[in-house]
Amino acid sequence: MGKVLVERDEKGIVWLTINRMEKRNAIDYEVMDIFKATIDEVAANKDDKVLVITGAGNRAFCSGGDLSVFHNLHTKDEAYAMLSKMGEILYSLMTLPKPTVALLNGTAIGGGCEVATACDFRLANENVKFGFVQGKLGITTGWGGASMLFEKLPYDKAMTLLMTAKQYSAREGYELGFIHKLFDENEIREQCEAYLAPYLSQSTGVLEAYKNAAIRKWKEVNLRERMFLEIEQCAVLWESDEHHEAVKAFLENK
Ligand SMILES: CC[C@H](C(=O)O)C(=O)SCCNC(=O)CCNC(=O)[C@H](O)C(C)(C)COP(=O)(O)OP(=O)(O)OC[C@H]1O[C@@H](n2cnc3c(N)ncnc32)[C@H](O)[C@@H]1OP(=O)(O)O
Repeated sequence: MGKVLVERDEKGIVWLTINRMEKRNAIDYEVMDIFKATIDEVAANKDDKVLVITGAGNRAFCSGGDLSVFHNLHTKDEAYAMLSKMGEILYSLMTLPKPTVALLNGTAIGGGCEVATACDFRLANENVKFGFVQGKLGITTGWGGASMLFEKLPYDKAMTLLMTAKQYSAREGYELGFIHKLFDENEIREQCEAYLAPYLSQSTGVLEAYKNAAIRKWKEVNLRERMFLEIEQCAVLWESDEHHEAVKAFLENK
């Protein structure tokens, strides 16, 4: 099966599943391309009401960028080319005029947390962990995640998650307001469908109108411009010895 599975059900839910368990559902260029194609399809398809993004298996939602591929990026310009590609995709996810859900089936790390942040709602298996760990790699969020997080959480809560670069439990995430609902670990898709029922009972037009009200605000506060300044900053740090040594250490300790 492919690196990403896309399924549609009769309720109007589009399920996008990152299907790379062997790499804890890490995102490479092929995964990025399928993300973009799916987001564009959902935007255009009137029968698609809600997009749910999740991961295969129960170990990881998404472990962020595929370090086995991206460790070959050395210069600021090389890094910026990759980072901005995913930054565009996450901006399109953030501003998709339909409800979006990150269903945290497992651990969300680094860019995986940025994908989750781009979604309207974050629902989690109560046993998962998540962490904006980029700081431990000597970089900052490289896909626009910090700028998006400042739109979703109060300043102090967002800064705690970003600056500590720690992994947090789903319960801590719920208390911080990053996670909206905790599910027991069994049948999380069914629990997700039940959570979405009141949203799915509205027309696509109603759902789009409310999402567009938020999108208009994000455009007024120059969210896209801020995301790309953030991405540029990450690309500068990407060149640092601290970053390259941290990634090398991860890959060599396998
Ligand atoms: C690209 C930039 C982007 C951004 O912010 O802009 C980022 O995402 S930067 C952050 C990149 N991600 C990470 O640093 C996370 C690295 N992975 C981990 O910390 C752990 O793997 C974790 C916590 C996700 C899961 O831990 P667990 O013990 O369950 O698994 P293992 O560590 O043993 O990993 C199993 C297997 O998967 C490979 N793996 C895991 N994550 C990645 C990854 N991000 N890229 C590539 N490969 C990954 C790991 O190497 C193991 O492979 P194996 O061949 O079995 O040794």
